[in-house]
Amino acid sequence: MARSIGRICKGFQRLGLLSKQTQLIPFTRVPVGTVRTIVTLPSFLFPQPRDFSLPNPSWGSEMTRMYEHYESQCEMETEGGQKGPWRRLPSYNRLLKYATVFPSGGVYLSKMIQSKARLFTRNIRNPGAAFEYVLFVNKEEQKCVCILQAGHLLEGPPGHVHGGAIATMIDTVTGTHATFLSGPVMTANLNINYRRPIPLGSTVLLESCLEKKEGRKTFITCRVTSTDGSKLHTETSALFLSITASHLLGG
Ligand SMILES: CCCCCCCC(=O)SCCNC(=O)CCNC(=O)[C@H](O)C(C)(C)COP(=O)(O)OP(=O)(O)OC[C@H]1O[C@@H](n2cnc3c(N)ncnc32)[C@H](O)[C@@H]1OP(=O)(O)O
Repeated sequence: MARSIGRICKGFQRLGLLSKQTQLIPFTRVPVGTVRTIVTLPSFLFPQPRDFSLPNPSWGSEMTRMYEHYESQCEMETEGGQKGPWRRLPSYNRLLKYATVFPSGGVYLSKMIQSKARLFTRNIRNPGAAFEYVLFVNKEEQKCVCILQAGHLLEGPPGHVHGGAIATMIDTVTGTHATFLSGPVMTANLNINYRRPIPLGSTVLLESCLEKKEGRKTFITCRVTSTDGSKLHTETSALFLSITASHLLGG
């Protein structure tokens, strides 16, 4: 149990969404007076996987230009010589290496599914064919920007991006942002207004902003626009609820 929870928390850490210093406490019920186990796993057990948010040859000129713009923001320093507020978030194709098996209920994944599981937005091998994206967060402004290049496998209406693919990216960006702000969360509600179609192959910006936090609830808004901001494609309000590891384990 402790190993499984450790893996889940480590998964969030690998995404860069929880600080490496975070000490991970299993959410098991313990008798009053006993000391909770603090799980810290040695990093050599987790070799660094491929970071999909780095440039590849399928990136077009606009995607590359925007990436270089935000990368340069990440390198900026404050007047006091401190690192500025922007960070690029790495992106891997798996959150967890293994899920817990509870034959009597809860999360059950067969060995076959465990070995094949991949993050939805990172599971198409052909670079440029589907979701090419990179996320940057600004911790001062509590906002997150995603540069997305939508590939030919995402077609919905002829020549344009499928609404479900747009929703997928909005969920990914706002969900990652909410996790960055609040720790582990799940999407409770996504309310999307599609204003203008997104041409297939184009590069767009998704800008996610914290609206408010109330207890376990994190409210986020997200706008999808052209890279110069002149065209509004989509507007979203989203609600995320903080969860404990036991929620994922069916507890
Ligand atoms: C790196 C990649 C990042 C990708 C991020 C992707 C994120 C995802 O897609 S997650 C997958 C999709 N989401 C899901 O499958 C979630 C399924 N739903 C659930 O598990 C649960 O309903 C969950 C966790 C959202 C809420 O359950 P639970 O923790 O029991 O909350 P619950 O006690 O019912 O409600 C708590 C509060 O939230 C409110 N609430 C719950 N659901 C909603 C909702 N859909 N709309 C509005 N309010 C809601 C309740 O009214 C309650 O409010 P209050 O405290 O004011 O009375």
